[in-house]
This record gives sequence, structure tokens and C-alpha cells, in this order.
Amino acid sequence: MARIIAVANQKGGVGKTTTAVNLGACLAALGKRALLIDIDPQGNTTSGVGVNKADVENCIYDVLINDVSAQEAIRSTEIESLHIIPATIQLAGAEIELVPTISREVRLRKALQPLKSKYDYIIIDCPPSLGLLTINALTAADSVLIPIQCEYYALEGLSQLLNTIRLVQKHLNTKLEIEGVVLTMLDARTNLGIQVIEDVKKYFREKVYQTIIPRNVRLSEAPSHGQPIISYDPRSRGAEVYMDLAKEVAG
Ligand SMILES: Nc1ncnc2c1ncn2[C@@H]1O[C@H](COP(=O)(O)OP(=O)(O)OP(=O)(O)O)[C@@H](O)[C@H]1O
Repeated sequence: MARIIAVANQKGGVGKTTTAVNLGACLAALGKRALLIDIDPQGNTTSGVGVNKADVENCIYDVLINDVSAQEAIRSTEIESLHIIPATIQLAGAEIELVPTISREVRLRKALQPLKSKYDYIIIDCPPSLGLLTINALTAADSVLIPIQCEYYALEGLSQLLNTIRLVQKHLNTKLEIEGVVLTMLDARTNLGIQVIEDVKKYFREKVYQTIIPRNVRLSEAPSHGQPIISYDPRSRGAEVYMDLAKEVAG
């Protein structure tokens, strides 16, 4: 049965999409059957694995709002055993359209149920907010993986995220766990990065992955080529570290 991992942090630009895409691709490279779910209306996970949003027929919006089956929305990618349910800008309306619908928080969980036996990992890339889309992801997930950028104010806003996780645990999904915390975009030349690592480790302790993702130009270039880093530049430092992270997650 698939382990469903939501990649979440309501702070923007902390590396959620980069982590979702590359963790998914590296898990697939390790021989796991992986499914990415893009529930961020920006659709960067979708384009990040080479799916052209203009020719998406069914996206996650149709699954959440129009009762299209999740199976029908799955697309393959260039990486064997890495599939995706894409997002298009249509999804931007879902946050509001979901409000009056029945069982609005559990729509994704219900939709994914039939896919659980078909994958080893289902990775959900959340939008930078704590709205209904993120709540759907946390309700569907077994665990949440939190990327934290090694920058000023790294811990700011985390109490809101943890509070949301606690509320979901209490009311919607008692088995939700914290999968782990991954530190991203470290610039090892600065003391600031080291300080953030210490602070985050003090707070999350053994939940912090050993693998720390450094700033790596190749990681930032790969999405514009529609490729995960292991396809774009398999020898880069970025490919190495995301492979290490995938091994930790799978281990
Ligand atoms: N390790 C890294 N090294 C260099 N650039 C990175 C790295 N990780 C992410 N980036 C770049 O930083 C930007 C933000 O990353 P990303 O899109 O993964 O964040 P996000 O949390 O998903 O953003 P959003 O909140 O908007 O969904 C992107 O341009 C991405 O290419």
C-alpha cells in the first residue's frame, strides 16, 4: 500500500515543488512506483516533470470538483514508474468552489483510495497556503514532509503549520504523522545557514533529515527543461542530495 506524503509549508518559495518533483523522481529511480499529485494552482510540479499544461485533459481540479476518477487524470512522465496527476490554473478556483461542497475536506482522500495499491509512494505538492487544498492533502496523507529554507525567518509561520497539522489530526486524520523536516537551499558559506540548522534541529530533533539540500544552480535550471534533476544533470550535487534524501525517506 502506498505511503502518502504531503509536502507542505504555507511559506512560499521554500522548496516544496523542488522537493516533491525530485523526491518523486529519485524514489522512482530507486525502483519504487511513485505518483506525484500537484495541488498547487501554479502547476510547477506539472511542468517540472515535462507535462504541458495546455494539453492536460483532466487535472486534479476535475478530480476534486467534477468527480473525475483519479485514475483517469494520471499521466506518465519520461521517468519510468513516475506518474503525475497534474494541476492547471483551473485549480485556483477550487479553494472557493470547495467551500459549499459536501465532505469538502476528504475529497482527495476518497479519490486516492483506489490508487493506494498501485503505488509505493504518493507525493502531494501543496500550495503556499493553509486553505482547503492543503487541508485536503493533510487529510489524505499518512505523513507530512516539511521543507524549511535555510534563510532569515526560517521558523516564522511554522507554529501555524503545526497548529493546522494538530487540528487535522484531531478532527480529520488521526494517523497523520510528521514524516520529516528537510532543510533546503543551504549556502554553506554563511553562518546564517548553520544557525538555522541548529535552530531547526533544536525544535524538530530526530525528525530532521541528515540530508541537507544545498543551493545548487542545476536544481533551479532543471524545471525550465521540464526535467527532474536526475534526468537533467544526474552528476550534479543536486541529483546526489535528492537521491540521498530519497534513500532516507525510503529507508
Ligand atoms: N536547492 C536549491 N538550489 C537552488 N535553487 C533552488 C533550490 N530549491 C529550490 N530552488 C529554486 O527556488 C525557487 C522556489 O522553489 P520551489 O518552487 O521549489 O518552492 P515552493 O515552496 O514550491 O514555492 P511555492 O510556495 O511558490 O509553491 C524556484 O525557483 C526553485 O527553482
